[in-house]
Amino acid sequence: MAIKKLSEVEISSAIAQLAGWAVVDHKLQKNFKFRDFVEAFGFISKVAIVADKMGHHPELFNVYNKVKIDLTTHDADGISALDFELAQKIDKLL
Ligand SMILES: C[C@H](O)[C@H](O)[C@H]1CNC2=NC(N)=NC(=O)C2=N1
Repeated sequence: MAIKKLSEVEISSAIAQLAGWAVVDHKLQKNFKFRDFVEAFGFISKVAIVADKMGHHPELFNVYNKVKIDLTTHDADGISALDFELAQKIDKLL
């Protein structure tokens, strides 16, 4: 597979360009909080559309008004540039 896993140095410099994202258990993670379940699920739906268009899929976790997103690239066995591209697109949905 062509997509490559980023090095720790590459991840540190890319993460510095983002707000609220951190590496947790080798995945790019961010926690979001909304007014209620409907707002949270609306956000999840938008994320799903953007992700599927990219052909790159997040791990989505929802409890009522909270959403946790983990990004990793299975094909690269780690965090790749695709995860940062998706993170930026997700932040633009807010
Ligand atoms: C064949 C298909 O395009 C690939 O398996 C894609 C689909 N979505 C994916 N999503 C994520 N997060 N990582 C992948 O490696 C990945 N691979």
